[in-house]
Amino acid sequence: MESGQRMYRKGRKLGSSRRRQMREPADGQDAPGDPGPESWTSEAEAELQTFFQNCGAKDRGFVTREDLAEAKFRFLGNEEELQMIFDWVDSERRGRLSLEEFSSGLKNIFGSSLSTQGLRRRRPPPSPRVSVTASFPALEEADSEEREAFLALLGQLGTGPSIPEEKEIWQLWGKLRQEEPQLVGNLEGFLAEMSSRLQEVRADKEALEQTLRKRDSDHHREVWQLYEEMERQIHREKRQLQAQSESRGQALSAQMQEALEAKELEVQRLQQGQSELEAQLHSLSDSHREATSENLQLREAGQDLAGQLEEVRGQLQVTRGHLDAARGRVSWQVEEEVSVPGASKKVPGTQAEASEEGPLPGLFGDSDDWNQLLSGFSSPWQRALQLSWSPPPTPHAASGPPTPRVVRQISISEPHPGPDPDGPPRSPTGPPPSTQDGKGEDVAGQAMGPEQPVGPGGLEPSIEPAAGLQAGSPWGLLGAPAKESGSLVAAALKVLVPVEDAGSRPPSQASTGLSEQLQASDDTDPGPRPAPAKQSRQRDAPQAEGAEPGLASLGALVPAEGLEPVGQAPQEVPELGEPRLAGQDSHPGELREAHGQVPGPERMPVQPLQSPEEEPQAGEGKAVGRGRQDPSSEQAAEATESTQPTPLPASTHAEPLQALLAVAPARGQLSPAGQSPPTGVQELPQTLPTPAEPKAPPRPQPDTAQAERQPGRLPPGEPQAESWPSAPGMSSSPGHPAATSQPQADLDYLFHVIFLGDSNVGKTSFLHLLHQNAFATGLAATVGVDFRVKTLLVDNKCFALQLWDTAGQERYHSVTRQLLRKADGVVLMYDVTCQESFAHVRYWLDCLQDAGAQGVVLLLLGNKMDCEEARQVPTEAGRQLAQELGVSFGECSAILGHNVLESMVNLARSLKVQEDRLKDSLVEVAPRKPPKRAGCCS
Ligand SMILES: Nc1nc2c(ncn2[C@@H]2O[C@H](COP(=O)(O)OP(=O)(O)OP(=O)(O)O)[C@@H](O)[C@H]2O)c(=O)[nH]1
Ligand SMILES: [Mg+2]
Repeated sequence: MESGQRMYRKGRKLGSSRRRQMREPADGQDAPGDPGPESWTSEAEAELQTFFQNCGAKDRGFVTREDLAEAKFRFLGNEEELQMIFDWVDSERRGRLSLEEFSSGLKNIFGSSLSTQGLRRRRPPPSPRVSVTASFPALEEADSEEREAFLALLGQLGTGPSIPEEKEIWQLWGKLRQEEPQLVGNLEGFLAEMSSRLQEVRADKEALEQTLRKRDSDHHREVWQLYEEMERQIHREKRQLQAQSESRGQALSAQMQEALEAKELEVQRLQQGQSELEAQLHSLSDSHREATSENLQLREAGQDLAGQLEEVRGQLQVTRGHLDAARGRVSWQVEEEVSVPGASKKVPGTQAEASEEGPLPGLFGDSDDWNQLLSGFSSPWQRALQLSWSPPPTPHAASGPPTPRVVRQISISEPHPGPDPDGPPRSPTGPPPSTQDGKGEDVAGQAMGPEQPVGPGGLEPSIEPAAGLQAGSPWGLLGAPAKESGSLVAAALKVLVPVEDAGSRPPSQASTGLSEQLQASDDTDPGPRPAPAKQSRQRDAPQAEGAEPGLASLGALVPAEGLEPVGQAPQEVPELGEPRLAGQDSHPGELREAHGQVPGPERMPVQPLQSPEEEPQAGEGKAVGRGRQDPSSEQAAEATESTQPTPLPASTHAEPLQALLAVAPARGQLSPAGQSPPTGVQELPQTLPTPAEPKAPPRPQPDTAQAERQPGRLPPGEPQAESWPSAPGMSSSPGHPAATSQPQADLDYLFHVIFLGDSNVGKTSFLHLLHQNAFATGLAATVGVDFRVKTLLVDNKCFALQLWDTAGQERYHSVTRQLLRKADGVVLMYDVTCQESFAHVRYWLDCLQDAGAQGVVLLLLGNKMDCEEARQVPTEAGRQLAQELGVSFGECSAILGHNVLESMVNLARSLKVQEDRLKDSLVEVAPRKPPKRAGCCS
């Protein structure tokens, strides 16, 4: 449509220009005549239509530039002119023109030769402006007529009096008038058209500007309205938000205020609580200070008491020495004399009463009241000591408590002077034959009645020296004299037991088995109990019982205390001594008699003692029965205690060795089978003799020594040896066992062996393997102290080794130190994989020396020799240290069992050698004693 308008405008221009040409007279020679519209004739129109038809433009509706090649118009000179017209009409360079556009263009230009000529001439414009300017005068210089005509033209155009292009238009107009006047009309038309167009454009522009201004104002107004609206909305929202914030802030402030008030209240409460706590703290601190001061006072009082105790001990020792010197006999003998007769007087069949009666006071007579002296002992432990103290006073008495050895020695010495060679002094029916008439022999007869047969007079002299030795080395730390303990002591103790038993038990009872005796004692003598056992127990009982809880709870302390009592109870020791006597080659017959007279060890109702063969042997059998009964009852009690969880309950009674030995059986293998022993007895372990065992048939003696010692006492077939490899010098075969887990009725020796060494060196493992024949895994560190009894048959001698397992941890060293003075032998164990444990061996030796241990058989034992790869202590280093210390040495492995039993066998031999040495020294010194005792008693 726009193209249509354009064509319309072009046509109108050409028309106007043509009209102007027609109005203006053609001037010059170039004028083609009359190129007016009349020149466009019907012929030209027909040619044009033909051209459209021929070129196909009529069908297409437009004419292309290529179609011009076929055009042949008579009113046009050639094709070039036609193309010029085409290009002129096709101002937009589309390359095609509609039929109307092309027709109007031709009509405007006529298509005449003039027109084409004019176009042709105009086409190559040779710098028209210059030429025009040069040839055509300026508007001011022009002819007034021409100027007016030109101004009139401009006036027609409506451009105003002056326009910027006025001079150019003037030049163009003038030149065109000169050169192609026929085109002046076109120029005028063109100019008019352009002017009108400009006017239209201006009008449009103005309209547009107005529209724009209006729209801009409208837009501005709308924007302003929007802005105002948004401002209002923002203000509203702002006010809302402020209101919300204010409300929220008020709520928060209220909450904070409440919380603050609550906190303040809580703070006030806390302050009150703090003030109360401070008050309590002050009161507690005051009470603590008071308690501290009281503790200090108590500690000082305790120290004072300890000092008093030491003084009392010293006084006791002195008193004993005086007594010994004055009476020439051992205090315990006197004690026996006093107690046994008393018991026989009251209840002939009950030993308990006899033992309860007046032992100690009678011992010291009017001048020395032992109880009074001992009254200073405040602690149960001390009481236990006091009660258990029975060894004879010696001038050299050391501060340490009496040892079983001493008692044994004494007992041995007494029986000899005793007037009853047959050993019936403790006739079961009544009070012991010996009386308190003052005769040493009588006293000895009562107390040591059984011993008389053992060593009819011959041993007596040797006993006194033993007393002296005892004083010199109270407990196992004996020097040369003290070391007499061992078997001799055992024999003496054995004798002692029967004395008490015989005095309180009728012969008929003696013939009964141990279990029967136990029953009888339970039935007939529910209260009294066996004399020996009771005697010792009754003495200890009140105090020991008092001490029992504490001791039970502190198992660690038990051993130390337990050891002390051991020496007190001669009845228990006799058991051990009995076999010893039986085994002595020098007094075989006496030994047998002694066995017969002496009831079995009280604490260890050894089988042999109750064997049927023993009973009929003599009236001693009664005493034996007594002795067994007593021990059995004691065992029963102790075994009952042993049923308690802790392994040391029995020892916790502060009972001496007898208690410990009674406990040991509880951990052993033997248990009373059949019969109806007390429940505690039934639970007794198998390792130690039980009431049932005495009834067992005599065991085949493994060798001659055994036969001489205990003919027929060993139950046949009873396994005596463990499944250990035989050690040199001992046999492990069933018939000749070196180590036996079965109770040995005929114990030749009893030794205390203490295992020392750092923690973790394997002491407990060693002992566990020794007893259980199996390595124990997962053992906990030993707490306090533990002990086991191991019986060994070595070189035809029966050894009872009371093995004390101490705790290596430092916190228990004080407990361990208490044991050391009681040691017959010490095993210093170190770990070959731990240099430190080896270095600490000297520390343990110092402990031994500090404890006053002397004459102790030492064995340096390096454990864990199976760990060669981790070894830190060479074997040679251990050997050199042993040589330097003058002790035995060995290495072992508790895991493999290497040198476990062997080392114990060797230790037993060493202990025996030491014991024999002491015995020999005793025998030499003994003869000097009888006169003293005789004088004292008489
Ligand atoms: N390789 C090896 N290890 C052993 C041996 N004997 C003991 N042990 C181990 O050493 C560790 C300590 O053993 P214990 O018997 O408890 O040591 P202890 O000396 O009794 O220690 P305390 O009771 O604290 O004094 C345990 O783990 C045992 O398994 C041995 O011969 N060889
Ligand atoms: Mg241990």
